[in-house]
Amino acid sequence: MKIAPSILSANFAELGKDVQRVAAGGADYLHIDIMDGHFVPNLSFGLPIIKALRPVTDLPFDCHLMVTNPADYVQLLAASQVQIIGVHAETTAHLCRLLQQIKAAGCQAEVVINPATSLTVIEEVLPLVDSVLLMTVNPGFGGQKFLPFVLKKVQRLARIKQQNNYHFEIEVDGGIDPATIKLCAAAGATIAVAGSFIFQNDPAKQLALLKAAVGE
Ligand SMILES: O=C(CO)[C@@H](O)[C@H](O)COP(=O)(O)O
Ligand SMILES: [Co+2]
Repeated sequence: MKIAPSILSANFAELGKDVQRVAAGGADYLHIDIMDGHFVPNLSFGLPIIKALRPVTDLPFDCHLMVTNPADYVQLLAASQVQIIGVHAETTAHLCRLLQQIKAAGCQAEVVINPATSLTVIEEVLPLVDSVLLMTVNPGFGGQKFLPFVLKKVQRLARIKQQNNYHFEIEVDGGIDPATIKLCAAAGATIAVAGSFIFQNDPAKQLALLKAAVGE
C-alpha cells in the first residue's frame, strides 16, 4: 500500500517544510487538491503553489482536480511537472477525450469518482487509465468521516481489474486513518490519500502508524 499525503491539511505557513517532512517520512506521492468553489463548495490553491513546491521534493505530484473545467488545466499542469492528473468523471461529457489529452501531455491519467457515482460510469475507460481514485468522502473538505459503503466499490473494482488483467492503481481518498486504511487495503486499494491524519501530528510518526496498520 502506497501513501499519498494530502497537503490540504498541511500547515500553509510552513508548506515547504511540511512537504519535506512527509518526503523524509517515506511518502510515495504528494496529493494536491485543487478546488474551484464550483464543482465543490470550497477553494484551495492553484498553479503558483504547485510551481513553488516542485523544487522542494522529487515526490511525484498527484493532482486531484475538483474543478468544473479540468481540460483547461491539463497543459498548464503538465508544464508544471505534475506526474499524475486526476479528473472527476462527473465534470465532463467527454471523459475519454480528457484522459487522452492527459496522456498526450505526457502525464499519467487518473479518473476520479464521487462516493455516489457508480463504477459503470468509468468502466469503458478503465483500459486507458493509470489510476482510479475512489472518493471515500464527498469531495471538498479535509477531516471528514470515511464512508464505509465505498468499500464494496473498491472490492468490485479490484475484481474487474483482476479479471481483465488491468494494471491501474486503486486509490482511496478521504477519512483515512489506521483503521480505515486497513479496510481499504483488504478491499484491494493500492494507494491511500491521507490529509488530516498525517498533519495533525508529526507527519513522519503519523505515516509510520499508517504503514504499520497495513503491515509495512
Ligand atoms: O480530496 C480531498 C477532499 O476533497 C482529500 O484529498 C482530502 O484532503 C483528504 O483529507 P482527509 O479526509 O484525509 O482529512
Ligand atoms: Co483529494
